[in-house]
Amino acid sequence: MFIKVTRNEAKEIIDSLTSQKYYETITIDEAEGRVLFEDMKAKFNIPESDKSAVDGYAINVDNLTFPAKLKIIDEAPAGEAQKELKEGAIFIMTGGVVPKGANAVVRIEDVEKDGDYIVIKKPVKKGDLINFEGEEVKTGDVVLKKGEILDYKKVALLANLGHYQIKVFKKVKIGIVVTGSEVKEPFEALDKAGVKNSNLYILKGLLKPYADITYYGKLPDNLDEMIKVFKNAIEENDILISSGGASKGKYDFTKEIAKQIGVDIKFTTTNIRPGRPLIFGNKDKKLFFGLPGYPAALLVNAVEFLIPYVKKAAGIVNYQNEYKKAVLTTKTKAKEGRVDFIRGNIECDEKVTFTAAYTQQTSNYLSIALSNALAVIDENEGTKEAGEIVEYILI
Ligand SMILES: Nc1nc2c(c(=O)[nH]1)N[C@H]1C(S)=C(S)[C@@H](COP(=O)(O)OP(=O)(O)OC[C@H]3O[C@@H](n4cnc5c(N)ncnc54)[C@H](O)[C@@H]3O)O[C@H]1N2
Ligand code: MOO
Repeated sequence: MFIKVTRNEAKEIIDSLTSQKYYETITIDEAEGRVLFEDMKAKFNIPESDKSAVDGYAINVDNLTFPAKLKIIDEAPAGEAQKELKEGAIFIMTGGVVPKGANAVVRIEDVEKDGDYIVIKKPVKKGDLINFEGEEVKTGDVVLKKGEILDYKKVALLANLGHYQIKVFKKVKIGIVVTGSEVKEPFEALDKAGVKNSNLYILKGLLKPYADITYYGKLPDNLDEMIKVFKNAIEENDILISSGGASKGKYDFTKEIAKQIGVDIKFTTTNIRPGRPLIFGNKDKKLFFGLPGYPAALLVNAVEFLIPYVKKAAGIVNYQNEYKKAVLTTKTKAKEGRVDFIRGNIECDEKVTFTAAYTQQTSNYLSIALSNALAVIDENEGTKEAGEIVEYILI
């Protein structure tokens, strides 16, 4: 049974079956890379009160004429409660709370000190060098939204806004099974009939930001043994991914295994190249992706059909791939009726250009590993000439 779907149909099917994870509460010390489960509001105004932007003197400029001579009556270091200015000037540090009664600050280097007095020659205006309460953020402002990924800058912002414990989406649990009697781990002895397991590293690299990954090892093409491992792996995870055995060879067991472990197979082939074979289905809320064995085919499938929905499951709002536009530097072959993912390089100079790699052969991994982008030529477009616009995604 083969079920062929188009690229867009495949995406719609996967999208409709992808559900989001629930939340857990963590501290911001563990928050980098996590996805917010709720909008985050400021707990207080920032600045928290009117604060001095500099080391200087807090003064009241109402009714003051310049040059002005004022007595230093007190000091206001950062972190101390608000002082009161009734007359003269208060020596204030950067970040110090502007005293009640003061309405401007003048920098140390802009006054002349004369004993307990300062002389201000240049006129100072009301509000000078004061950071006013709430001018950056007001209590209750939503500053970060549900579904945003927290990078270090946003984690620091949460700290700034007074948040310590936060709700984030639970991480997606993903199991990876690599299949194929020919596959050898990098540390295993090489043999002429074998191939080294690069697919594991492609998947780990792409998934790591969004998921907790369990690797169930590499399985020889033995149906009974494979079923046991796959069955356990789908129980233990939200998403199960397999590599290899997705097409039509005698030992291409993925489809059979998926059926046997209770996956409702939705499709087995798409109209993309490289990577036509993709066995996708669900077991209730769990998703199964049977990716093709060739690393280039696996990578393209993962970028196009897997990662966006892992991001969705992880709670990320903007989970779909965003394709940008570039100008082709050379004629680039593609076939109508098929979506071609062309490996190559994007260069950003005066304009953004895409140059296809020297080969587009599926079995050639070097050419995709040394590329920084995939151009996508959709099914109704066909071959494009140099100078034409193409969509691309960075990889
Ligand atoms: N008669 C047909 N043969 C093939 C078809 C077809 O439609 N009819 N489709 C071809 C297409 S398209 C692709 S893509 C490949 C992929 O199919 P499989 O998923 O069955 O891939 P395998 O046979 O398991 O592996 C292919 C090849 O990839 C290398 N490989 C496998 N695993 C790894 C790994 N973990 N790390 C690195 N490289 C790996 C290895 O060289 C395998 O020989 O099928 C075509 N055939
Ligand atoms: O589509 Mo397959 O990936 O040609 O090799």
